[in-house]
Amino acid sequence: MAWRDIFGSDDEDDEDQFNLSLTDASLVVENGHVETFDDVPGLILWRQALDHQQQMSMLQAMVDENVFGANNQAMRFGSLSHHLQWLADIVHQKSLLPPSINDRLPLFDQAIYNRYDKGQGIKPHVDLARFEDGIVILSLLSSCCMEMRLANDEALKQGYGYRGEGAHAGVDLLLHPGDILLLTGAARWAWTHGIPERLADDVDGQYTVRGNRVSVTLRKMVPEQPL
Ligand SMILES: O=C(O)CCC(=O)C(=O)O
Ligand SMILES: [Fe+2]
Repeated sequence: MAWRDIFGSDDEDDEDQFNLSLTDASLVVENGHVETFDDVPGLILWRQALDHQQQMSMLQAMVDENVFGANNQAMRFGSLSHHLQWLADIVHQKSLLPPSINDRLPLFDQAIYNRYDKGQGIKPHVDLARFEDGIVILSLLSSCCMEMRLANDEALKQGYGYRGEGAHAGVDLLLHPGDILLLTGAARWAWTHGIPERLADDVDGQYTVRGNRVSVTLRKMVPEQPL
């Protein structure tokens, strides 16, 4: 089955056939460009980390594994399957995470796939403390707005970030397919991330209509403490 049958596509020009090998992780290091944010310490956005073909290969791997079935979310624990390990490898080789995170073994041992129909979102949240620092989110298929907001006043008091007034009380990111978002430090612990439910986004004057979106999140579980 082709990825388009599962995820749908507005783009009639997309080919069904892609080079499905996610090889040469080291070459991906050259892809895209990296943004950081003065207002949100620890927030890193690797734009266009995956080119179109690599994005399609990821999606095809998910189709081949029938990751979603009838659901819109799927979780994996333990060792990562090939395409997830490839994603972990490119993140590792790009070395955007602090060395204490980037060099841990394994770098990630948990994955969550999310599928959003047009207009759907996810409520603002801080990921559970059972996951360590260093969270990676790959966007596929559609753009969307990710809203970063300071979690609470306590976090503000502790100097976890700047909170401006009114509309500037946070940062809105327009995530595009192929972008990889990395949450570390304050961005992971003291800022919420969420996707508003709406059919189109207007971020910094850029108006973008949403399609169906898929994301892949990689995390590392906090090891269980012996009783
Ligand atoms: O889909 C996304 O971009 C974010 C997913 C997320 O934040 C989560 O599953 O905790
Ligand atoms: Fe999350």
